Amino acid sequence: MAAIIQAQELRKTYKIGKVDVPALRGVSFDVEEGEFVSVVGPSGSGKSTLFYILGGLTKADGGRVLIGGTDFAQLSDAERTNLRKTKIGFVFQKFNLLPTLTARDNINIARDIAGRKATAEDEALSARINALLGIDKRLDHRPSELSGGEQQRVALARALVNRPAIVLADEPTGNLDSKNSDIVLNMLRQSNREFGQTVLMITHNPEAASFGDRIIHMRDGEIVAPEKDPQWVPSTPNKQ
Ligand SMILES: Nc1ncnc2c1ncn2[C@@H]1O[C@H](COP(=O)(O)OP(=O)(O)OP(=O)(O)O)[C@@H](O)[C@H]1O
Repeated sequence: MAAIIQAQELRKTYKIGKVDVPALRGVSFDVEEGEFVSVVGPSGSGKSTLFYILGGLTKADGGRVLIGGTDFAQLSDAERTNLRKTKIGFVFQKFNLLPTLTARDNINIARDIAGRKATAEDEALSARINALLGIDKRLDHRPSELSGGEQQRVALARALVNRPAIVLADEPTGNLDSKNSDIVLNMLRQSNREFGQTVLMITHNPEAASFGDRIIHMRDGEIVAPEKDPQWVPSTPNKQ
């Protein structure tokens, strides 16, 4: 198997006035094609910074990100944007749906932005994902008419609509109750197991993390052994 995500010596320091706030202090790991990897760690350990850098949404101060062997730094802004739109599906903790669009349009806009026309196969897959997520009856509603859990399920349908090779999720269950968390996590697992998508999920929650094949622990901007993660409570692996 080939590495589809390669993080090499990633470094990032935020500057607040004259104060340096180091967020990543040299983070390296590979994610193989078809893996489901969870990233856990205490608040402030650098997880979200890592997520934004891996997704090409923020630039690192040092190190490299390779997606499918392509170094982000070697791409123009337009090429990087195109790679992001076509290869990566994003799920954020706060859903990030457009308030004026219906659920259906929020999902389909990801396809429009990627410049794709829906094939019959796309439509069938989209309908299946919407049914699995239980949003098929809610597609004509705007986000304000949906519960938080429904909004996140729409956001996940949007992330999957282009059949991206990679799904990046930042605390996708952080604002959800356990029922909605289960739906979202099971869909991520299904997208990994059945659709072959590589999933990298950031989470605080050990139970959610156990949906991954492998767990990366972060602390103070570095990858550490699990026992160095003060909040880590191993739970029973949650695999099928
Ligand atoms: N835009 C920013 N400006 C300044 N400092 C930042 C910024 N974003 C993050 N930081 C700091 O960088 C460090 C890592 O933050 P980051 O959000 O990546 O951690 P995290 O593990 O995702 O935390 P949480 O679980 O609370 O979201 C923290 O010390 C944080 O305060």
